[in-house]
Amino acid sequence: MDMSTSSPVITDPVSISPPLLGSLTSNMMPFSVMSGGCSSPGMNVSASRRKIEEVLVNGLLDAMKSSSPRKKHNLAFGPGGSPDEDPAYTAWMSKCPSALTSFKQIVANAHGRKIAVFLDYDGTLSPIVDDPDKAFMSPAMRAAVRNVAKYFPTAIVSGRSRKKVCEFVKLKELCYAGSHGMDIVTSAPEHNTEKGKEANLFQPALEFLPMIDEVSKSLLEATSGIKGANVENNKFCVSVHYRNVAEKDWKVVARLVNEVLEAFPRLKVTNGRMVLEVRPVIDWDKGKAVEFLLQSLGLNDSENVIPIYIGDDRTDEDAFKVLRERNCGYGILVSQVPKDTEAFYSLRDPSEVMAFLNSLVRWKKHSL
Ligand SMILES: O=P(O)(O)OC[C@H]1O[C@H](O[C@H]2O[C@H](CO)[C@@H](O)[C@H](O)[C@H]2O)[C@H](O)[C@@H](O)[C@@H]1O
Repeated sequence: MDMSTSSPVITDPVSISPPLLGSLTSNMMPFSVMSGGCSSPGMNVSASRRKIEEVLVNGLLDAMKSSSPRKKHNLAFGPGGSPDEDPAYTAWMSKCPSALTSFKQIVANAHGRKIAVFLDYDGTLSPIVDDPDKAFMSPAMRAAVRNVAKYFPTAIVSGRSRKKVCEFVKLKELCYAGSHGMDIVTSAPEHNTEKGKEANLFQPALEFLPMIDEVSKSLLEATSGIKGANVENNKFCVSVHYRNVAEKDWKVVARLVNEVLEAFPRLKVTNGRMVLEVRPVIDWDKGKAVEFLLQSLGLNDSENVIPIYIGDDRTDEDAFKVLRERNCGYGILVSQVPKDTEAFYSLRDPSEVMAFLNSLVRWKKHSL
C-alpha cells in the first residue's frame, strides 16, 4: 500500500532496526522448537526466522513507499498546478502557516535578541534531484546564505558527509554539522561569542568509522545488481538511494539492506526522501547537534537567543522537536504536502527558503 495517498497527513515512519532481528529470533527459538508439528525443529526455527525477516522487510518497504510523496502530489496538481488547489494542504497550512506570510510575527519577538540560523542542505538549500552528486546550490542561494551568515550565527546541519556538504555550499563563514550531526566543526569565528575559543571538532560516533566503511562496502556489493541503486558513504552514516530504482525492485533493496544489517547489530536504518539511512545506534541526531552548536557557540541563553531551523526531512524533525521542547525559536518545515511535524511554520521549496533568508537580512539591516 502506498501510504502517501492513504491519508492527507503523512506520518513519517519511525526508524527500523534490523538488528532487532537477532534478539527477536533468539527469543523465539524455544517456542518454535517446542511448537512441534514439524519433524525437524531446525526447519521450524528457520521458518520463524523467515517470517520475522519478512515482517522487517515489509516494514522497511512501507517506510520506503511513504518517504517521498512529493512527486505524486505534484502530478496530482497537474502541470503548472499548485498545492493551493489541494484542500488538505490548505487545511494543514492553518496549523503550519507560511514563514513568509508570518514573517512579521517571527521577527516581532526578535528585537534585542539574537537570531541563530540552522539550515538543512538537500531539499532546503538545493532542490531534490535524481543524482545526489548533482544537488548543486544556486549562486543566488549561496549569496543569500552568505548574507545571512554576515548577520546571524549560521550552521548547516546535513545528512551528507561534512566534506561533501562543504563542497556544495562553499562558504567559510558558517559552521558545518555533517553525517546527521555526527561530525561538527564550529569554526565561524565572528559569531563564536566565547572569545578565544578554538574551532572545535566534535565526532560522537568516531568509534564507528571502520564499521561504517565496512557496511558501506557490503551495501555497495549487495546492491550492485540493482539498476538505479546508489550507495553514498557519508562518513558516519551511509545512504542507500532508491530514487532511481524501479518500484517493483524496492522490496529487493529492502531485503538486501536488511540482510547486510544483520551482521551489524550496532547500526540501524532510518528513512529519508527515497533513501534508507544506515547509521550508528547512538543517541545522537540533528536535534542533539543543534543543542551542541547552541552550547558551543555561546548561544544557549534561551531568553535572548532565537534559533530558527529550516529543513525538509524526517531527520529534521529531531531539531524541530528540540526547539519546541525548549520553547524557544522556530522550526520551519520545507514541504509541498501536509505532514505531521514539530515545526511551527512551513515554506514550500528552496526558492521560498531563499526569499525567507533574504527577508531576514533585510529586516536585520533595517533594525540596526
Ligand atoms: O540532511 P540533508 O542535507 O537533507 O541530507 C539528507 C540526504 O540528502 C541527499 O539525498 C536526498 O537528496 C538527493 C539529491 O537531491 C536525492 O537524490 C535523494 O533522493 C534525497 O534523499 C543525500 O544524497 C543523502 O546522502 C542525505 O542523507
